[in-house]
Amino acid sequence: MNPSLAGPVLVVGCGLMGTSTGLALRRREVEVYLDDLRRSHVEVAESRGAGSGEKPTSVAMVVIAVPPDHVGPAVVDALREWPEAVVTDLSSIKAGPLAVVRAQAGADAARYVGGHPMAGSERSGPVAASEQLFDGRAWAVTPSPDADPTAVEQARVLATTCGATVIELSPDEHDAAVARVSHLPHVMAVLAAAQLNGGPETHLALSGQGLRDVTRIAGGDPRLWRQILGGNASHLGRILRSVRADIDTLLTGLESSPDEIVKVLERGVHGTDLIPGKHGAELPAESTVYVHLPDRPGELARLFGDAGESGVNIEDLRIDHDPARPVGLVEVVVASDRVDTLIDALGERGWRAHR
Ligand SMILES: NC(=O)c1ccc[n+]([C@@H]2O[C@H](COP(=O)([O-])OP(=O)(O)OC[C@H]3O[C@@H](n4cnc5c(N)ncnc54)[C@H](O)[C@@H]3O)[C@@H](O)[C@H]2O)c1
Ligand SMILES: O=C(O)C(=O)C[C@]1(C(=O)O)C=C[C@@H](O)C=C1
Repeated sequence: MNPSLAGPVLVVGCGLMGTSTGLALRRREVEVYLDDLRRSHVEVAESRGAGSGEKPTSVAMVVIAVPPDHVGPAVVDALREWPEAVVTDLSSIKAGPLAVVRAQAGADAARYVGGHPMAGSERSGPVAASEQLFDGRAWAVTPSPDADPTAVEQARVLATTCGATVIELSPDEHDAAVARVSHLPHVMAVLAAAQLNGGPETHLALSGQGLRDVTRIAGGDPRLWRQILGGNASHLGRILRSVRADIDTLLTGLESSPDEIVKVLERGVHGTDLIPGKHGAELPAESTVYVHLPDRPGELARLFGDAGESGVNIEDLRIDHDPARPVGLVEVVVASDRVDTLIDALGERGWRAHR
């Protein structure tokens, strides 16, 4: 049983992340108040049910959800304004904001514990927020050595109340980690997308899923990402130099040494195998159910509807569609212990479904 979060919680910054936090907390009936430099963002967040735009009289926790350059000063202000409250933040970088808090907040700094949900979107603002954003995702909690243990516990409970799984690590270790698993991927997506500029229309017309998979995050707000990348310059610089070495190897391979290309490609395959699955409870074993899908409009939606009614959660989906055949084969991946339920439910609704 998840320990309960002591409210009320004040969320400062009602953009994508702050509004999502408010929505996720309201789902668990935690009392939430909202604040933002832009009143219109508070109003949108409030209208979406993320909390109240009124000024609270007392708060147990403040969540700072503003752009990274503003996090340190906003944490310091919150520690001063709410002397009883635990203060946490959602910033993508941790060492920089902590240094500001340590330099300016004195003994109050013990009530600050950094946090970083590893979930987000290329979109910004309260309209893009979702109450499910954090479900099953990792959430880094990054206490400094002199943080108050009660404050650390409350920062952890915020994450679990929002549906995430806590990974606790030091601020500097966090920044090294996200350089590899978040900031580098963002830069690589940007570099790939940037090469589309000026591409002839006939080239762009061939854009497929591979390009979309690789470039989605490149659409993120450049002003926000300038602050994230700039705030993690030394860790990111180190890993970019390693990428530069790989690019040099590839270039040499293309000119004269094809085996070198294979070595880089194989390291990539191995890298993808290292990405863990969903966070949270141990992953249940999964199995595939094969469903025959008539080649008619609306059939896939009908399949989703019928699977949804059976109460079985679809974990993954692949569609094998040969245009020459009137029926496609859909591979529906579900938890192994739900396979029979799904096959029976789909059979009752007229589908051909089997293991
Ligand atoms: N976007 C992501 O995918 C993502 C994921 C994890 C963490 N984060 C972190 O979350 C934080 C917020 O990012 P976001 O994507 O929600 O940005 P956003 O632009 O959607 O929202 C930021 C909000 O903060 C407000 N704001 C700016 N300065 C303020 C201040 N001094 N006081 C009060 N309000 C202020 C803005 O008006 C805006 O509503 C950032 O620190 C970012 O690094 C972002
Ligand atoms: O999924 C996305 O759109 C994200 O960009 C999320 C993502 C990430 O790299 O995983 C981006 C930056 C954040 O600091 C945390 C999460």
